[in-house]
Amino acid sequence: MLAVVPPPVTVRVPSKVNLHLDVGDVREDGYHELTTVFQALSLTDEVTVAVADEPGVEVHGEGATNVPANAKNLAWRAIDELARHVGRDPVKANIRVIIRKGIPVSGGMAGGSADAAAALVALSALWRLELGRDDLATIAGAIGSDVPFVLHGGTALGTGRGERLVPVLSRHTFHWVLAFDRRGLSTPRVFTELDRLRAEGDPPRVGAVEPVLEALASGEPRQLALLLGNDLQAAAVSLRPGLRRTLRAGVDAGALAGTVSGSGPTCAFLCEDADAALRVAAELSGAGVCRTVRVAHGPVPGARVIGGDDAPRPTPPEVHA
Ligand SMILES: C[C@@](CO)(OP(=O)(O)O)[C@H](O)COP(=O)(O)OP(=O)(O)OC[C@H]1O[C@@H](n2ccc(N)nc2=O)[C@H](O)[C@@H]1O
Ligand SMILES: Nc1ncnc2c1ncn2[C@@H]1O[C@H](COP(=O)(O)OP(=O)(O)O)[C@@H](O)[C@H]1O
Repeated sequence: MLAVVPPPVTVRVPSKVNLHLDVGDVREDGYHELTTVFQALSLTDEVTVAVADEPGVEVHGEGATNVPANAKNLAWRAIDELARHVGRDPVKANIRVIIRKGIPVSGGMAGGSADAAAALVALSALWRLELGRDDLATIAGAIGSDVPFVLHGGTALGTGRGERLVPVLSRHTFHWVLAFDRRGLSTPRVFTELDRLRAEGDPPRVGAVEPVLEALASGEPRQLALLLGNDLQAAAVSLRPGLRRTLRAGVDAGALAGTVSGSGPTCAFLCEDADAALRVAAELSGAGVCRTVRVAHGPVPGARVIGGDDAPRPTPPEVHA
């Protein structure tokens, strides 16, 4: 008798920017205690999970050559964890993962984490697993600190190593311009650089998180712009001094404020509205300070099934530098 092969499942998953990133002390497990406000952005990856002749991973799109197409891929690690959780073997089940990247690799925008979150949602749908979002969030947290947030989406306060989330009220759609750098930065290296800077001196620290939450509730981009802050920025700039110029160029181009996204090197610029974002993107792309510029908005939902392989795929406007 022929087995019924389920149709492929495609999931769209957002990137993230940290509006506020307070890095505390190093814990015994090597992670730093964080207080962060995440916002999910419309710059996305898409992950298809299918039953195919050959199990494995393939990667296409933005930075694909720098992403492992093997068991080290975070999406495959997620597939493996979830399969183990339900007592199945993804290789024997001929699971193939196809990743289309829009999120820069090693860019501080949680691209690998996004693919892991998307793979969890896609495999759950393919295998019709009756798992709640809480079960998925627990598996997600074991894969990486950012994975639970991109699964969840929206705007959220993250504590612990970033995996403990509380949704945050955000009334407004915020408009962003993202400047991709020519090369990525390694997250552990940036945390280590911050430890070094702190051992030697007193790099700037972000203030309290409450004013950020109030600015989000008010929905006023000018108020939020004054409060964007990231303790990892000094470390990212120390490792990649050219980012100082990029941050200045975004503000000179008319952004309300700019920040390094997470561990960088992507710079995120908050703009007054959608038109302003397009103007800033056009000017920044001609300034010669980055590889590529994108516009995006947030908050957007977390990892969501978008249907089969022929589902329509809106791509974000792109401006090449
Ligand atoms: C910095 C942040 C801010 O949102 O994002 P990115 O810039 O990487 O996107 C995150 O904390 C990154 O989360 P994620 O990329 O999932 O990191 P993980 O895989 O959990 O950890 C990678 C490494 O980063 C360091 N790390 C990560 C999180 C944390 N709270 N403290 C740490 O010191 C550790 O060296 C760890 O081994
Ligand atoms: N699916 C994936 N997408 C991107 N990077 C991945 C993926 N799987 C593994 N990686 C590896 O993870 C590292 C960076 O992850 P990424 O999430 O893009 O960066 P960041 O932590 O700065 O947001 C790189 O070394 C990359 O090779």
